[in-house]
Amino acid sequence: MGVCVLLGSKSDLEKAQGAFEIFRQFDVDFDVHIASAHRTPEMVKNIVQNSKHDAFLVFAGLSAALPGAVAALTTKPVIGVPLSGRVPFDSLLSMVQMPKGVPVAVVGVDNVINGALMCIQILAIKDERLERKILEYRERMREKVAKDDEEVRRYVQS
Ligand SMILES: Nc1c(C(=O)O)ncn1[C@@H]1O[C@H](COP(=O)(O)O)[C@@H](O)[C@H]1O
Repeated sequence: MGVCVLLGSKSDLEKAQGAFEIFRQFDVDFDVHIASAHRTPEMVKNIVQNSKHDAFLVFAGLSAALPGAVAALTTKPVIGVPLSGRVPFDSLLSMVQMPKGVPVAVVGVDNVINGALMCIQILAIKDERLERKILEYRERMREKVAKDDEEVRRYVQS
């Protein structure tokens, strides 16, 4: 059970924290590894082949080969989170443009929250407790938007 997280570099760690918070909030088991398809391909292979987790969440910036390399080694779902840098969309395009046959599900640039939530939704297919937590999370979002709506209308009318 749970999610195997891979980061292309330790320098990605700070951005990934939001995803870890979501996993903690949902009480989802996760493991974090630093490994690179470019720099340490053997490490990537060992991590993926020894993982007992149900999904992979992979963060990478620049020329982001890592999620594709993970996807090549497993039939489990691989969610890629492209991380931003100086060149716009480099990591997004390198993750999303996978050749047919080896898909990677890619969320928005730096959208670490959606990456974690997508993993949780996959786990929730077979876990009613998680499904309930997702519905509660959405209810809290709905309440916040309703509160914001009321506040803005009151402010505009005053
Ligand atoms: N995209 C990849 C891969 C890979 O895809 O194998 N390995 C490292 N990286 C990315 O390089 C950026 C800079 O890394 P350094 O800060 O270590 O130089 C990071 O965002 C990492 O995800």
